[in-house]
Amino acid sequence: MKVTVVGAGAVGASCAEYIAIKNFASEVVVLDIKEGFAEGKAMDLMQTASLNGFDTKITGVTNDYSKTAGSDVAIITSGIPRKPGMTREELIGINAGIVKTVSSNLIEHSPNVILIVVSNPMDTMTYLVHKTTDLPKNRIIGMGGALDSARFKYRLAEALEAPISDVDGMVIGGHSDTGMVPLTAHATRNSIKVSEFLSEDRLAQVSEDTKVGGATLTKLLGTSAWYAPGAAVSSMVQAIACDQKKMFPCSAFLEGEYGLNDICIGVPVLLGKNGIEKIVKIDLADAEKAKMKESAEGVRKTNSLLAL
Ligand SMILES: NC(=O)c1ccc[n+]([C@@H]2O[C@H](COP(=O)([O-])OP(=O)(O)OC[C@H]3O[C@@H](n4cnc5c(N)ncnc54)[C@H](O)[C@@H]3O)[C@@H](O)[C@H]2O)c1
Ligand SMILES: O=C(O)C[C@H](O)C(=O)O
Repeated sequence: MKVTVVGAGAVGASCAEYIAIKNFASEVVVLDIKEGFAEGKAMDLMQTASLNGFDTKITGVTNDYSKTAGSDVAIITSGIPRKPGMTREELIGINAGIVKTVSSNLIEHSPNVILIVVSNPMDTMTYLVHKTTDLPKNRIIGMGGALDSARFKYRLAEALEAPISDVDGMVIGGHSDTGMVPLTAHATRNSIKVSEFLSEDRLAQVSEDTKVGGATLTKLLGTSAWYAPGAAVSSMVQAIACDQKKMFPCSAFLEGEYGLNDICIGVPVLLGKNGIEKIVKIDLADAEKAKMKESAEGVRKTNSLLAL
């Protein structure tokens, strides 16, 4: 399995590191536009190989897409991150141009590639790739829900004073401060609904903390997060590489599922060797359906800013 990571910044390097450490890919190519930057990150990471015990070969290149040829999976992390006080949507002006060029270059050299879009505003960037390339919809996947669900589980475990491994839960909807839909009614601790242990108010707080998870870290760090985003991407790539048919909420192109059309937004999917193998339909409560509808309206508003 050959994986390309475009963008050798904070998130790109974290993706490359976790993919290598998990040891399922033979090769990871990191590409950046900044001269020598990807080469430096790749060399630094390769010098952890004997310490961390992996055999994945990581190489870095400056904007040379011929080195990415034949990639099975490519991850797009190129673009600017937000600063404290900004929304992800404000990044569209710069990132749309970058994502459009990068996806076209990747596909030119790897026509069978499965693309994972990370750059923000992620749902709109995923939609942009759908609208500007010929890739089938199962091979364009937006990463947001896997990360948001990990943050949801972190906040649930904190509220329950439980180990995170006791907790399960999922976040669907748009990857934005207001658009995420944490499925609190479905969340469990050891198969028991968390509502048995937590008050409505505490659950509402968990939900709010989850939705502003990225903004909270951006305020603390001065830029957006990278460890959990890299870990989330690496789990998705592993599911594809190992044909796991594992369920993740991902931004997928919808044609009627969840009552939505012509939009990319977070829904549960099964990831395997073909990318999105299936969009999983779950019964939502009326309140969750209403939140999903509102979330889709927010994503559509951002999509309308694209010059398509
Ligand atoms: N979807 C998510 O859950 C999620 C999570 C974290 C970050 N993000 C997003 O990922 C993006 C990257 O974040 P970061 O913290 O790694 O930023 P960063 O600034 O650390 O890295 C971005 C890298 O992209 C490179 N780049 C810019 N234009 C390029 C081009 N045309 N070709 C190749 N490389 C190019 C830059 O040189 C830089 O090294 C941001 O848009 C951020 O908002 C999304
Ligand atoms: O918060 C951001 O801007 C980056 C990313 O989308 C995240 O959720 O960490």
